[in-house]
Amino acid sequence: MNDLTKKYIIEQNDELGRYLTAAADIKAGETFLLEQPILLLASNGDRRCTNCLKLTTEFCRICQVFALCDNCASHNEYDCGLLAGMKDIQVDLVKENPLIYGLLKCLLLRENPENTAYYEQLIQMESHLEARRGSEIWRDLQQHAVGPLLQSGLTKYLKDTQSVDENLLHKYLAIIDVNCFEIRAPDEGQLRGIYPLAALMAHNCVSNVQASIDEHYQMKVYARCDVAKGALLYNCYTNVLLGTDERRHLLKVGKYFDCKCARCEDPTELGSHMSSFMCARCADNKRAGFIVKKKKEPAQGQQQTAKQTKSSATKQLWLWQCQQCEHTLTAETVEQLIERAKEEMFHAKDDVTRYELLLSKLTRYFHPNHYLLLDIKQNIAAILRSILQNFSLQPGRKVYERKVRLCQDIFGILQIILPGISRLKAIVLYEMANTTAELHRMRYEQKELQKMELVALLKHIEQMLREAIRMLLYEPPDTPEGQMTKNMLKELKDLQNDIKYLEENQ
Ligand SMILES: C[S@@+](CC[C@H](N)C(=O)[O-])C[C@H]1O[C@@H](n2cnc3c(N)ncnc32)[C@H](O)[C@@H]1O
Repeated sequence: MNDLTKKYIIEQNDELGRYLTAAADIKAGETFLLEQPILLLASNGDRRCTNCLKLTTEFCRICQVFALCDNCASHNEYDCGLLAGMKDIQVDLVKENPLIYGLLKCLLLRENPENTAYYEQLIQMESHLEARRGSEIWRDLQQHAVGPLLQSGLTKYLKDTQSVDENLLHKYLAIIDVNCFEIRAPDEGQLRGIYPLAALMAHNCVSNVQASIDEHYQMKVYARCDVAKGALLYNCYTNVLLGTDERRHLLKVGKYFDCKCARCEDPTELGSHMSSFMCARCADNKRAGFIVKKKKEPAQGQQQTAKQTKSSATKQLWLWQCQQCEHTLTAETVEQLIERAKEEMFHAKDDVTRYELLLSKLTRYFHPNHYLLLDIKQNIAAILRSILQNFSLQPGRKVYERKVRLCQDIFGILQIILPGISRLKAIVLYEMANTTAELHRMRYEQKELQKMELVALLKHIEQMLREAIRMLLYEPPDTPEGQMTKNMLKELKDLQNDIKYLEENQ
């Protein structure tokens, strides 16, 4: 591989802090960054083996501090030796508070002379420490991580011990929250990884890069689409399947900035309408009108004064209004509609009939592409997937038809919000191709299709499969997506053989 450091430049400005730009044109699918993590941490207070990162309840017999599973004989020699030498510490305080392990890993990085360069990278990362000070998360982490660690007596054994104070420890936790990547754990669940270079990429809800992580936790970052020299390399820090308010909220509380990307700034979310509502007044007049969240034009004499609080200013700036007839919904009504829908979704969990009923009920209020409806459709599609995989259930044609329609709906939205190469699009396209092929074969068996009609339809499926494979080819081979690509290549071959057989036996 070429020297990847020549493909990006680290730049800085007041709005974004440090960020990456393309040092030369980067082609769609081209890798421009390969990086190993400087830290791998358990998520959500999980207790994981410090060596293999699998969930465990066992501890290292030598240092007695780090979790170490039965399958692992030892862990990092330096860390283990240092901790084992700490005689009168309250180990139970550490063990009872798994969030401490993230702090410990940062402190051990600082302690080990071999890791000085990595520690420098870590401590330079953005923390937004002042924005977090005194917040709920600060108090929670004080109680479950910072306080117990300081009480345990462990920090007195560390170099420059007086500088290991609440401030430094909260800074580590803040750096982790602002910069970590959520990555797959070797068993179930997730890990948090710190990749200092990849973390420099600024956020955009329509990213132009995609990151994949292989079984050795190496991150590979490649372009989703052609990126011109000088353009920013944008990663997406949040869940693209959420609506703008939800994405913006998560970015604000987790990453401390207001997203102003094209999708967030567009009331229709690039035409996807993932946060829009149906206009009842337009429906009464037999036309389709969509209520979107728009910025209010301030009426003359109603300019916000500097004295108004930020939250009241934010509330007054927005208006939920129909694009056709200017009918409005209050913010409270929107909130209630969403809350009620979420509650009903919770009660419908895993029940395909209740999901379907809820979907048709909610379609009266929510745009069919609304992110909550998208979520329900994904849930139904997942249930249908397991039904279709279970031959003993003998699923009928209707199940296939419904699954295809759902995949089409989901894929249509993904096409808008995920332009270019996308793992998610590839997976939905693959499911759509498979189910549609089965449906066509059924129709042929039921004599609804002539042989050559079936061939033409299967050729279309072949194109869908090729497109899905094209988007997954950049994934490392030892990931679930890499494995899926191998299966898809085999299925593509089988499909081509089917087509050939049908053509030769007309
Ligand atoms: C993972 S860090 C990125 C690296 C960081 N800029 C630095 O200098 O270390 C995330 C932080 O970068 C800034 N940032 C990233 N994308 C942004 C965006 N689209 N708008 C504003 N700030 C952004 C925010 O301060 C955010 O908390």
